[in-house]
Amino acid sequence: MKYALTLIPALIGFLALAGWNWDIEILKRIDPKLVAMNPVTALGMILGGAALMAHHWSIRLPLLRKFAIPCGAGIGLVALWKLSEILLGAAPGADLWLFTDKLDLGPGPSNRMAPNTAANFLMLSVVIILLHIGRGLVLAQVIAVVSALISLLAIVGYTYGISRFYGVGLFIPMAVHTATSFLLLAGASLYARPDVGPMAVVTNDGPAGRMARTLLPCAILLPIGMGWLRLAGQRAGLYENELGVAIFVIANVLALALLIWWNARQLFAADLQRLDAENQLRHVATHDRLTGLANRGFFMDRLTHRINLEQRRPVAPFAVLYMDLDGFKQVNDKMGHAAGDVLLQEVAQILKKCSRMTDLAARLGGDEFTILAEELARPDDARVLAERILATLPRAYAADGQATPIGISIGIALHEAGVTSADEMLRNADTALYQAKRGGKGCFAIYNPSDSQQTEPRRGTSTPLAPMA
Ligand SMILES: Nc1nc2c(ncn2[C@@H]2O[C@H](COP(=O)(O)OP(=O)(O)OP(=O)(O)O)[C@@H](O)[C@H]2O)c(=O)[nH]1
Repeated sequence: MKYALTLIPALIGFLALAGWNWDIEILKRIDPKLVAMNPVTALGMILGGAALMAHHWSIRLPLLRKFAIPCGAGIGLVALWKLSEILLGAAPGADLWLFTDKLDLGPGPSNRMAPNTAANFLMLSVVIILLHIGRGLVLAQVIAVVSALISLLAIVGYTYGISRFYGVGLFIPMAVHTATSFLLLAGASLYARPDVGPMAVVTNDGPAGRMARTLLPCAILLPIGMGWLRLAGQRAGLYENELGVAIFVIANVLALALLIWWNARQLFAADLQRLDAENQLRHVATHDRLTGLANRGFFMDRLTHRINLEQRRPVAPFAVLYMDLDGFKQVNDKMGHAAGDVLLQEVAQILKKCSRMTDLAARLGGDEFTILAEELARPDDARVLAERILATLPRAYAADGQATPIGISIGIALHEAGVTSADEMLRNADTALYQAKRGGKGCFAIYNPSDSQQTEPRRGTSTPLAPMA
């Protein structure tokens, strides 16, 4: 796109020069009723296009910079000369250098350079120099936008037949293909550094960039097109001025409302996608991939929150159950890691089934699980939960015709007034778990804060030896 934006104006300039050289009127002025492009203007388009093209290629060929800056400066000097002639009455000449004998310099619209053309060249020159020295890039974009607006004004003037838009006073107006070329060069200037300034917003890959790239052309072209249709209809006698204005206004309102709705729909869809992605990310960050239970980080956060809450305002007793499978290594060794994984998943389901919705079951890693049992009606409920787990978990795991004895040991820590951190409470539960393991496995033990060494392991009820699968 940025190459087309530089090549087309250069080509237009080249064709206009060919028109002057071989006296081909259509190349000079497009339409016999319109003004021609001055030959120096045509040369300026070629140089401007070449200088911007050189900027696009200068990363690969830095030498091109040496060529582009004199081009930009040359265009600027010609423009300054022409403007000083217009404003200060300085010696004429800058736009008379090429094909002087062929220029129509009589009264009326001559073939000289228009003031708005000279102003645009001056701006183009500044933009080219700023781009090549790599400074004032935002200013360069602002100047390019001003130049684009002047060119657009001229094109609108031609479209609507308003000469004041493309001409300044009694001076020759800017030719329509000159205005078009400037518009394209302004676009090329803006796309020369799409990574900085306002262009960084327009060209970004996200929804903001997509919105800008869709809405900006619509905002420019829709009213111009509808205004032209309105005028054409009025000139053809289809309706009066008032009705024309009303139709124009309603059509604009409708088009704008539709555009805004369409854009809002896109943003809404993008928002939903983002929310979905955020939820997935949050889930991945807080849950164990194998079992889908909460992971250690999430469990500890929730436990910390619960302890803090309890310290501020005691609500209800709560406990941590720390569990470790018995004989899990055997399952892995005899049946393979994949079978071990399936067992871990089934244990996770059992823990979820045994606990309440308000409890939080987690896998800390390996074959270690925890449950934060909240809102206990009485402290003894933690023991009831442990017994339920012991009773539900089968005492053997079977797969592929093999069975391996398994079990679970549980350490229970009830929250006590002095416990102020999640680490401490988990450590207490771990101490109780150690007691349960030492007491023969397949049982639970409750942490005794006064004398943890004497924490008594207690056997829960157990199911008969039956395979899970
Ligand atoms: N399949 C599987 N195995 C795991 C995973 N993470 C850890 N392990 C294995 O789990 C086993 C845990 O070891 P232990 O807790 O000593 O096994 P155990 O036989 O239950 O020992 P006790 O707790 O003393 O009864 C190790 O063999 C680890 O390699 C996992 O994600 N999947």
